[in-house]
Amino acid sequence: MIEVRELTKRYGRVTAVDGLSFTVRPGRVTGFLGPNGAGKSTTMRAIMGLDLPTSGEALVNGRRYQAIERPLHEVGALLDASAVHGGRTAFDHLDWLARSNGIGRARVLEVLDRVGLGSAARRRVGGYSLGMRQRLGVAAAILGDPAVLLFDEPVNGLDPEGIRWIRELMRALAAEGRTVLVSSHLMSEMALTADHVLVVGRGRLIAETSMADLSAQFKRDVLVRSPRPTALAAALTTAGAAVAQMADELVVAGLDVAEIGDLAFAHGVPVHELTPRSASLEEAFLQLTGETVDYRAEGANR
Ligand SMILES: Nc1ncnc2c1ncn2[C@@H]1O[C@H](COP(=O)(O)OP(=O)(O)OP(=O)(O)O)[C@@H](O)[C@H]1O
Repeated sequence: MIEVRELTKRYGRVTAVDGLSFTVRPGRVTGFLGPNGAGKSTTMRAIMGLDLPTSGEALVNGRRYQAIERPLHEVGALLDASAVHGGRTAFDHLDWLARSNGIGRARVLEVLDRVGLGSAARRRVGGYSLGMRQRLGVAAAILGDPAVLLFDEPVNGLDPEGIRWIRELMRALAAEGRTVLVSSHLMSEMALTADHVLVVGRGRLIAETSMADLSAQFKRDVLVRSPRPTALAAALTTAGAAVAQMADELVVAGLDVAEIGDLAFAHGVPVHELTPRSASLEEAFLQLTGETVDYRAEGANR
């Protein structure tokens, strides 16, 4: 479990994280969603003890990172995949990490296989593609078999195969009962990976919700097709809906699919299509974070 309490981090005059509080629970993938500069990486670095909070705290299993005796066994993170020394082989890199943490060679080979680097393990990391480096970063994160895992924008720079692999891995790690926190600036990515999302903007928590609720919250209208659109439009309007008609197509707001279907049935009007439409997830995200995007051009959208 991860607990972030009233976390604030300032860099000089920039407040990267501003009184942020949330809890990340085990057994599901929690998305950490926000536009660039929202403070996601800073928060993750604070959880990993790489950044000292200005105030507040970030705890892993109830303790600050610095107070954890065997950190590799409690929490793993993929923060910056390019941080590996290029002259080393993947095996040497992990073996060195393992030995300094009392982990055996068998485990090194096991994680290399799990991330699909078994056959490339003896090659120098300098010659690795970005995707292979990401895999090596994941191998290092899971080396100590930790119950808590953090991934900072893990799909960045990956090809479609790599993206699918990392999504499935995160879901598998959560299904094993681990706590998985993954950051992204893309709602569409979160929709495919996360069960639960924390939405942040300018260092603050904007929303915390299940992915399903977030999608439901942004239901927009219902598309209705009928061979008697005018009769149906009249009935819907009388029932309080806002209706726009184009030929045999009605766009209905204010009533849900069941209410529209029942009303059509009650009026003996045939219905050929009833489709609920949501605001796209990206639209929902923009709506949630629009106020908090730092880099918006002066005067735009006002
Ligand atoms: N070491 C640092 N020194 C100064 N400012 C920093 C530092 N690290 C982050 N910041 C600033 O803090 C804010 C939050 O950055 P952070 O990297 O945490 O955001 P993010 O949500 O992870 O975004 P991104 O996806 O772009 O990395 C930004 O304004 C950033 O410029």
